[in-house]
Amino acid sequence: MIIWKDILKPIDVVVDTESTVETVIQRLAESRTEIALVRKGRVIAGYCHMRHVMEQLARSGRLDEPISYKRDLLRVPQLSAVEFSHNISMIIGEDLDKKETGYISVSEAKNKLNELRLTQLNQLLHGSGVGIIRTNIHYEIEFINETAENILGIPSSFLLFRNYKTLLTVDKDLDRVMSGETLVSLNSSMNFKQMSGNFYPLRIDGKITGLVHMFFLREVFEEAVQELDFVRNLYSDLQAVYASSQEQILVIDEDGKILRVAGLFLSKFWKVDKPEKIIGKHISEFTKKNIFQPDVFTLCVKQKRKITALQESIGSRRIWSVATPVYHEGKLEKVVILSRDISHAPNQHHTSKKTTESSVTDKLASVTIQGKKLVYRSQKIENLLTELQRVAQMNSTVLLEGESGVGKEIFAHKIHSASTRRDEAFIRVNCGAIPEQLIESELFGYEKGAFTGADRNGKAGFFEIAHNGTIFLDEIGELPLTMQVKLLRVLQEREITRIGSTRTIAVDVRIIAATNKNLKEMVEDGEFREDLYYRLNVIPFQIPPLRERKEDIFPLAIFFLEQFKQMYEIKKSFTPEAIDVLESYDWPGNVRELQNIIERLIVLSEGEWIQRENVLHSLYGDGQKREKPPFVFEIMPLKEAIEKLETQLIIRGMQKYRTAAKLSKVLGVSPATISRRMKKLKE
Ligand SMILES: Nc1ncnc2c1ncn2[C@@H]1O[C@H](COP(=O)(O)OP(=O)(O)OP(=O)(O)O)[C@@H](O)[C@H]1O
Repeated sequence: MIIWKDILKPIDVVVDTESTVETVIQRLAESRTEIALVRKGRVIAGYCHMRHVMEQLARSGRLDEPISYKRDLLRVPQLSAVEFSHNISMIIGEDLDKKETGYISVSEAKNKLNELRLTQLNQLLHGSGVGIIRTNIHYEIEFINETAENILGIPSSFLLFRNYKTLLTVDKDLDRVMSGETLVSLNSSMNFKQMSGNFYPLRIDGKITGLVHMFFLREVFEEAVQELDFVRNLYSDLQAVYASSQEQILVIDEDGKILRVAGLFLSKFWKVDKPEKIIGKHISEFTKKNIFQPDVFTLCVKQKRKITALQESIGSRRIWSVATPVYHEGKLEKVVILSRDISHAPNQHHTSKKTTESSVTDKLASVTIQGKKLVYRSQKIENLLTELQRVAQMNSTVLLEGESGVGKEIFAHKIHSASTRRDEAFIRVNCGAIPEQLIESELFGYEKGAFTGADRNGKAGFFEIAHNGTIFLDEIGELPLTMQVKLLRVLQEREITRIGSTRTIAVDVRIIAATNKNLKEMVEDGEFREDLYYRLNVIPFQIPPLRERKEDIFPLAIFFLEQFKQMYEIKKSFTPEAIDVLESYDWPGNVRELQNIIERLIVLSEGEWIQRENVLHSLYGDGQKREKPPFVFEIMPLKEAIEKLETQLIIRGMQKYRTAAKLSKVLGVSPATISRRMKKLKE
């Protein structure tokens, strides 16, 4: 707010009502001002302008007559806000004791007011990169802000009172502004600087008194526009991603108010048809009605960390959700919850295509009758699948290496179903499970009467059955050396000879071999033929162990849980803490071990919830088993091994002693060390 005191001028020339024209002219000339205030008795009752005095003199021709003065003045408290009244041309300010403190003509006051407003605007816009220049009606620059000086690269001392119109190049006529038009987004240039901005006419009492030019440096402005475009594009990309998302993305503020819903709206859970109907509501409204249990929002806020949980709803619907807290400058700002409905379809990312059934039902080798589901969430597996997909198109031999239980068979199956052979047979041969004396006949078949006990009609071997399809030689490292030579021949010649026959049969098969052994080392130790090794190792793939892709543990656990629930017709869910333990375990037996543990948990745990303690018990056994040697399954750096051992000790210790204080005494460390480790474990 601008008050009178900000703009009043000090009173200098005061004359009285008896003063002559001559005296007044003299006084004004001495003090180089234009206005004299006229005192009547003790108060200022009027004023006269030099112009009026001269007019009086011209009219009467007398210097000795008393001056005539104007009386349209208003006395105002100097601390009151500037306001103008109709028919008043002069303002006299007074203090609280009614003493006159200053004066100003209304037209001057209006000018000053504009100036002050412009200065305030300038302060407001300071740092925004907006240049401001004001001119009077003659285009003379009367005000220039610092930004304008910087943009133009010219100091205000040079610019002030210069004619702006002659300095500036503008593609439109600036006179239009002086006749009341506002010109927006106009390009102009000065001192080789390109600007873009608006010109506004400045009005006082409806009369145009000058113009204001507010402008940006064009390159900065264009950059900002580009940035805006970028953000706009990003926004539409995000919308597209959300629209194709299979997950519901819920944004909740720190108090629990639902701010946004994107992606797939799980309307069956919310029991409303549109996301608009839940926006603005409090999440507890829904959790109280058992729509989502457990309440992952509250868990996430309380524990100040990411929470992964299987949530249930009335009517046995379930979703799995990941709630992530979002912090801004150390303060919780919101929680983002990603949820996927798993009520009917378990979490499966890829489903194998149809695989031809085969009539072979041999105990020694198995034929994959149905495509298995490959469940994953990790980038590692995503990348692997992309590679496999590419390789699947070729006919080259593939060697799958990886620890036992990582899912090599499923990956072999993936290759088959992504290849052009997908509608032909996929034959899995477990090389380690076939007795040595039977391997040859199983692989290559035999003619009738080839040996005692042989089928009277003879039998086709797996290679023949796999003709046009894929043969998966699992546990290839178990193949006896004698058989390795024969296999090598098939790989080279692409033909087989049945036992008891001299006729060769051409076979067109894609070979996928798998091993959990280090074949290279076996070659060095003379246990595996080098030539066969190179024949098989055409395109090798390493399937990472589960501990190197921990993100897969949760979806796999849910997948198996759903499978076993159906199988045993039992209703059960994991608590978030139970999932935490599963995710922090190292899984030496990989996915197979996880599958077995889940089955055990389903069958053995009591109640509807599988608790953290149930999982700890299944994974680490009870107290008596503490004497078991530590789990070290591979050679690793000593520091890492010690950390693992510490982790195990703490998990088992907590299971037994329950509190960090008690456990710290037994382990001979401070409780702080235990809680630090526990925190790390949870991470
Ligand atoms: N990503 C996965 N998704 C779903 N099930 C999986 C996955 N990985 C493995 N499995 C399951 O885990 C079990 C073990 O997998 P598989 O037999 O393929 O392992 P492997 O690497 O061939 O083991 P081995 O070397 O001992 O033969 C199987 O029941 C398989 O279906």
